[in-house]
Amino acid sequence: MINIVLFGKPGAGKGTQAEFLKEKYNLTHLSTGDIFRYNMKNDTALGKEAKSYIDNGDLVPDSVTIKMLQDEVDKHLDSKGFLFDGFPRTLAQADALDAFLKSKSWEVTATIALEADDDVLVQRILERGKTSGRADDQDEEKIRNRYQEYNEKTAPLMDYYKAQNKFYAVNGIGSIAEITERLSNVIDKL
Ligand SMILES: Nc1ncnc2c1ncn2[C@@H]1O[C@H](COP(=O)(O)OP(=O)(O)O)[C@@H](O)[C@H]1O
Repeated sequence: MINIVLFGKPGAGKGTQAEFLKEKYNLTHLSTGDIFRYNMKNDTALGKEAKSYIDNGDLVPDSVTIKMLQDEVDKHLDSKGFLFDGFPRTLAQADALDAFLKSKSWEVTATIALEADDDVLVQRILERGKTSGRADDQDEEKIRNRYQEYNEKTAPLMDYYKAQNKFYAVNGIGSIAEITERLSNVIDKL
């Protein structure tokens, strides 16, 4: 069982890399952003609850997000391991994840951050917004708000995982294949 947390600012490439890593390492990919978007598209109660936060670039409240993530893990109890993408994003979520995995005798194996400069990332998101149809990708003010949320609430998680000796970082600038290789180099040594 290996459980990897993919970590990085909005636009860092977590989703793109997760697609390759899940195949290579036979992991269950859980993207909280994708799960929220699926629920918004299908107009579920969860989707309705999350929509206003997401469209404004705010984080969805912890209680909602943690419950959703736990339900998704519980749907895949026979998994060989999980690739968490977009979760945890707050200390409360990180604590909840540790406790939840522990209750199953599992743990986070490693957290790997994709690093890139903010200007590169904002440009990537605006490009993505032209085709993704995501409201939160099209408005520079909302994108800036996502970075503020990241800096205030998510960045402290680096110290949280460093204190557990579970934090790794790779350069997120380069070709998709190059970055997959950098991530694989970390995972292969775990
Ligand atoms: N763990 C989380 N906690 C709270 N909100 C979340 C979480 N994951 C995703 N969201 C919501 O979904 C939005 C989109 O997430 P995601 O697709 O991971 O985008 P990105 O990393 O590109 O900003 C976030 O801006 C936030 O509103």
